[in-house]
Parts: sequence; structure tokens; C-alpha cells
Amino acid sequence: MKAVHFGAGNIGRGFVGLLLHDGGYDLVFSDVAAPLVDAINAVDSYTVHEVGDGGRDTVVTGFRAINSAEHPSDVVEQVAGADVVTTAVGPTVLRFIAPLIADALALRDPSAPPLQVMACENAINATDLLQAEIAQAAGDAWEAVRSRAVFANTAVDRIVPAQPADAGVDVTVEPFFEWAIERAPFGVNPPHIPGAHFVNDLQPYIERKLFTVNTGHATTAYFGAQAGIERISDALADDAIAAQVSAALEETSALLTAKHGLPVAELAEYRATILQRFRNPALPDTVWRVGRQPMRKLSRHERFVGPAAEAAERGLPVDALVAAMGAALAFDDPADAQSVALQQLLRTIDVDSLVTEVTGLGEAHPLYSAVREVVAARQDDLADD
Ligand SMILES: NC(=O)c1ccc[n+]([C@@H]2O[C@H](COP(=O)([O-])OP(=O)(O)OC[C@H]3O[C@@H](n4cnc5c(N)ncnc54)[C@H](O)[C@@H]3O)[C@@H](O)[C@H]2O)c1
Ligand SMILES: O=P(O)(O)OC[C@@H](O)[C@@H](O)[C@H](O)[C@H](O)CO
Repeated sequence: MKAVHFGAGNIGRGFVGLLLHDGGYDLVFSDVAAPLVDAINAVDSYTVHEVGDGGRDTVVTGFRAINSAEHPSDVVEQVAGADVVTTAVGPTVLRFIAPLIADALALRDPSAPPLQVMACENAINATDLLQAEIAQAAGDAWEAVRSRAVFANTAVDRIVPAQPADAGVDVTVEPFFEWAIERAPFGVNPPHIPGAHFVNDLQPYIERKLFTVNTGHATTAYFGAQAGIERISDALADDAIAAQVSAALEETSALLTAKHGLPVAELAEYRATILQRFRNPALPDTVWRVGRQPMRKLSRHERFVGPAAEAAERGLPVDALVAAMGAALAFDDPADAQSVALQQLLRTIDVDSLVTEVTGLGEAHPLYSAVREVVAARQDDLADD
């Protein structure tokens, strides 16, 4: 069995690749970072180090990497003959890999079992997005090739921090992981991924994950950055920040209960586990990694505006989520292109244009005025500087 995984970065090597290896797949990583591709091809194995309570080392073997920028036709050929394709490139990069998958479907033996495609990104229905991009790339050929692949949305959860430059291909991760995958698209032939679980309805899983793990993580990062703290575990050790994070997560949990009927006690336990994971002192995770790309994180269906908008529509509280958005607006990392762009927008466009452009909220939305207030406050702060 063969799997092609796009994006040999932190989660790609430290989680998706690891579980595919455990499932018995020969692994082909595809990436555009030449030094990373070379480093992967220079070794026969790499180690995933789990740090923290119960952590262990696992050695991954049976892989190679292809630079898709330099050798796109090699990647197309590998995908055409693969059983599984996964991605962990970031939701905004899916459109760049879609043409390769579209070309591979055109090349694929029509009598072969369908290629099983799963995007493993932090976004709602990322695989649907990838499928739409592949359809667009295939153009008129799509109808003829679409039956050669099946597409399943997934929710992946494991904290994999940025790796030190001297780590080589090895990856340091937390011990916890969860991978929920839609069952229906595979019929009677799901991929063999030990540790993953297949579910009938992914929406509660992906929303519980994105609106708890990622909302809480980002809230920690943005308040931590504002307080001049580097590490996520240190930020949560600050009582005031921990209280802000808990308050934001109580709001998202209330929404998850109202929307999906998730039990209150179960969500309280889920939140406690997550906060414990963030506090893992052995995990060298930073506010800069977790806060990266603040404009993506502040967009309409993401970890802040997504749950806050639905909560506001239901008359549920949103104050803590809006406060966290205020902290996100102050995230100022010169090394992050979106942070730089956001600070520039805050300085140059009017408050209503900014709310609409960044959050996608219309003026009539019940969340609009609260978000407008934190944007205006941030603009006032910048004007005073
Ligand atoms: N790190 C985590 O804790 C974690 C956990 C769950 C989900 N995720 C999600 O996984 C995705 C990747 O995150 P990450 O932390 O591994 O980031 P990362 O930056 O470590 O890895 C992304 C990789 O994608 C590669 N890439 C960029 N463009 C590409 C292209 N066109 N083709 C092939 N490869 C390309 C990059 O070179 C990089 O190696 C994101 O969507 C993220 O939200 C991350
Ligand atoms: O990857 P992002 O930028 O969407 O979010 C940053 C972190 O919150 C994220 O990578 C988490 O570590 C991960 O989602 C845990 O499963």
C-alpha cells in the first residue's frame, strides 16, 4: 500500500506520516522546501519523540520525499498509483497542490480502487475545499475522473511545535493525538490507519476540536504575546491569561452544547484535558507559532468569529471571545506576513472596512458592533503610539 503526503512539516512527519507508517503504507512525502526534501532523503529513518507524561519514541521508516516544485510529474505519477493521499500544508496552500492531484486522477487506472483523499488541516471541511480546487483544476475533465477518488473530511489533533534547526528530520510532539475521519465516503474499504477513528458525522468533532483546542490555543497565544511571554506553557501559568482562556472556552462549549447537544460535563472534561496539554512544560511551543497568520484565524468560519457569530445569533455570551479577538488584533510579529499586513490595515483603513474585510461580518450581524468596538480600540492604541 502506498500513501502520498503533501507537506512534510511538523504535523506531516510528527503525526500523519507516523500513523500512515503504522498502518503499513509506504510513504512518499511531497514538499516544496528543498532543504527539507534533501534532509528526508538523506536518512533511512526518523524518530518521533513524544515529550511529557507517558511519552515514548517511535521510529518511522519506509519513506522518501519528492520536491514537487522541481519534479511535479514525479509527484503526479506517485499520486496516480497511490492508495491514499493526505495533506498538511495549511488551508491556503491546498489550491497549489490541487492541480497535481487533478493530473494524477487523469493518469490513474480507471479500474483501480478510488484514491482515498484526506486533507488534515485546521479548517472546517478542508477536504471539501481541496476537492473543489481539484475539480476546478481538472476543468472539463472532472466529470470523467471524479469517480477515481473519494474524499473524506477529517479532524486532526496533536500539538507539534516548531522544531529546532538542529533536530534534522526528527520531530518532538506531545503524547496526545486524535484523528477523526468521515466514514461514509469509503464505503466498506476505509484506509488502514491504526489510532484513527471513523465517524458518521464529522461536524461535531471538527467544531469541538477547532472551537476548543484551537480557540483556546490562539487565545493563550494572543494574550501571552501581549504580556511579553514566549512559551504557551508560561502564558497559561499566568492566572489572568488562564482566566481569559477559560472564559473563552466556556463560551464555545455553550455553543457546542446548544448546537450539537454535546454534554456539558463531557465538554468540561475535554477542556480540562486540553488546558493540561497546553501546560505541558516539556513541549517547547511558542506564542509566535500558535498565533501565526492572525488574519486566517480572525476570518469568518475560523476559531473566533465562527463560534462567536453562531453564539451571538443564539443570544449566547461572546464577551470573552471578543476580548480574545481584541488580543489577536494586537499580535505584532514582524516575521509573520499576515501579522504585518493586519497591523498595516489597522493603521490605514477605516474601522468598518476593516471589520468586514478581516472578519467577513456584515453590519447587520449581531456580533458586528462588539467586534467593531475592539477594532476601534486597537486603532486608537495605534494612533496614540
Ligand atoms: N503543528 C500542529 O500542531 C498542527 C496540528 C494539527 C493540524 N495542523 C495543521 O497542519 C497544517 C500544517 O501545519 P504544520 O504545523 O505542520 O506546518 P509546517 O509549516 O511545519 O508544515 C507545512 C509544510 O508544508 C509545506 N508546503 C508548503 N507549500 C507546499 C506545497 N505547495 N506543496 C507541498 N508542501 C508544501 C511546507 O514547506 C512545510 O514543510 C496546517 O493546516 C495546520 O493548521 C498543525
Ligand atoms: O495550525 P494553526 O495555525 O491553525 O493553529 C496553531 C495551533 O493552534 C495548532 O497547530 C495546534 O497545535 C494543533 O491544531 C493541535 O492539534
